[in-house]
Amino acid sequence: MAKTALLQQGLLEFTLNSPQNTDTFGFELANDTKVSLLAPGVVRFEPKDSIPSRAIVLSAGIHGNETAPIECLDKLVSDIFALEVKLEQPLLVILGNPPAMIEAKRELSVNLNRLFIGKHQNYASCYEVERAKQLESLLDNFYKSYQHLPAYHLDLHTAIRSSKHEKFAVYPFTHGKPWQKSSLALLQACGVDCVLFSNEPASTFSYHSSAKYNAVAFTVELGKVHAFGQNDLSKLEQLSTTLQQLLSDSNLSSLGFKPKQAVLFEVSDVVNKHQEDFCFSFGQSQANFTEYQTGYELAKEGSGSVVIGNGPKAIVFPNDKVAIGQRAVLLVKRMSLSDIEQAEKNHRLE
Ligand SMILES: O=C(O)CCC(=O)N[C@@H](CCC(=O)O)C(=O)O
Ligand SMILES: [Zn+2]
Repeated sequence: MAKTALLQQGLLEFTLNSPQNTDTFGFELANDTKVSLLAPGVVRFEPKDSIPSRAIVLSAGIHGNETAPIECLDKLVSDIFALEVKLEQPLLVILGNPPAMIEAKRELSVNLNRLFIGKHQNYASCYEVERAKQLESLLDNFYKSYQHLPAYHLDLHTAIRSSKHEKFAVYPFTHGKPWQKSSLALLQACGVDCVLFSNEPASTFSYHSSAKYNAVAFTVELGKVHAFGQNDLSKLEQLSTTLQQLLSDSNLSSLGFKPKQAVLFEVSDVVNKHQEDFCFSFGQSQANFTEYQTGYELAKEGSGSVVIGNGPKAIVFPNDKVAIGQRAVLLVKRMSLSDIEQAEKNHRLE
């Protein structure tokens, strides 16, 4: 009965019908792939007779209102149910924050994407805190079942503002390990040429997978937030095709990194909000990646201000409404082609 409902409604509708509680159950598809519904919005696929090459996690809606990637994963799951995707790799699909999806909000109580690597322990119990614990545990079970395989995690989002680079990815801080050209190539195949290299640890879902499981993991931004049903999914065709390749092909070496096409930035500053009156000098219409010169007063806070040093630097994810102590904006510096070549010589990129 629950199996029939899941197959007929698809993962998204099934999840939104029962966003906080669900019976867990499992069944097999006609091609013997094992399907397990592990929690609301979380489904694990285990192909039976394949020799897997990687363990893949695909998540969307960690911020509930980021609908385009949620719809994209919902379609992928329905195509797997219909045996239209050749699934050769174990896969965990996560729709992150179903109650916030219903309310068309980014969060109910706290930002779920700041609660990973155990940071939920610092917060009083609420939906997101309990969900972060649950997702950490399900992720841990999944990656531990396949610890002999390389781990992958694409955490799919959309941005609040418009952006000079519509699609871009955040490459989690690597603690000195070189950035991988093969990872940049995978992103380029998804239609994501713009990448920000983080300069410090974070408590995001992609950093969690990268730091704890050495996963090829990214936060991927796929355009601007719209309501359910208002997305032009044709804009995500490259992503969908590449995800299918990731799920089927044992060898991804045909995906080459194209440095001339790449738009790479290093994060230079993570500006946190310390006081309630933190406020930017620019308006809500200012796009991500707008550049400012040295000396520009970016924000005011208390009796002080945030001024651009060593510019030009561009703004990403500016949000003065975040909770105190949280990130209000990233400042990034564009890498030139010769910076990229230098990074290759220094083995920062290999
Ligand atoms: O548009 C915005 O301001 C936020 C979009 C978003 O949710 N971005 C992620 C990025 C996570 C990372 O830095 O890896 C977030 O803020 O959680
Ligand atoms: Zn998000």
